[in-house]
Amino acid sequence: MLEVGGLHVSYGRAQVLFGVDLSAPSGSLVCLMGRNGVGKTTLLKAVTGVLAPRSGTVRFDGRDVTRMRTHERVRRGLGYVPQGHETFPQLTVAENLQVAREAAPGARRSATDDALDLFPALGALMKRRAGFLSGGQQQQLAIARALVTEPRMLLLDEPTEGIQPSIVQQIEEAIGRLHASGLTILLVEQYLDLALRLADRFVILDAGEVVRSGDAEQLRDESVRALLAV
Ligand SMILES: Nc1ncnc2c1ncn2[C@@H]1O[C@H](COP(=O)(O)OP(=O)(O)OP(=O)(O)O)[C@@H](O)[C@H]1O
Repeated sequence: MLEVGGLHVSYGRAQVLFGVDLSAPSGSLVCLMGRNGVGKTTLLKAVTGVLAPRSGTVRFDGRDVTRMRTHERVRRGLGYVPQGHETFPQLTVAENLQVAREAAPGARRSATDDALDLFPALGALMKRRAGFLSGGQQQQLAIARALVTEPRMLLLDEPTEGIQPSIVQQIEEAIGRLHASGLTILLVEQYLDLALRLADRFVILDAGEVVRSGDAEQLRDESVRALLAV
């Protein structure tokens, strides 16, 4: 479903990714891990087209999308939930979902119902402005916004970061349900236990390079854990 090959990405003269390879087969949940500042967010931004790589390729669903614009990738089924649960704070929950739907005109109405089914609390908050939601509720809204576009693959950047534990559990359950329904997911996650429960495979970045990848079970190995220890 997603194949990233030899990706080099820079911010101006500062190179951040050095030849990253990553693949997420259809239906898989791949956890992208690594310490702060190693390039995880940069990799997601290159996959979605927010950043243009200096070299390398991004293939999505059998097609080279490296030069394709972000909105085109969204229309082709790539959903992205950026770090920091970005929503429009002045708009209501319903309006936030409506704006997101406009990014994918072909998406079925039932995709919105399914998203609200996944996060029932949002259904009761439709008229509330997003800026007045708790951090956890905003994260749920950010995920719902991606889901209403009916993606075939979802990129989630640290969806549990800074969120209260009860909502972390709801978000974990939601991701588990999405995975079980067949959605392909690339998840940036720092919590090993959560990664162990959710992921099929993992990829660890360090200083902009892939230093380890494998089946999620290997996250139990000390040598793998050492790569994540601060
Ligand atoms: N807009 C930018 N301009 C210049 N450098 C940047 C920019 N954004 C990120 N960087 C640098 O790129 C490197 C990788 O950052 P990135 O956000 O991709 O890491 P990360 O692994 O996602 O970290 P975190 O877990 O802290 O979000 C860091 O050294 C960061 O300072």
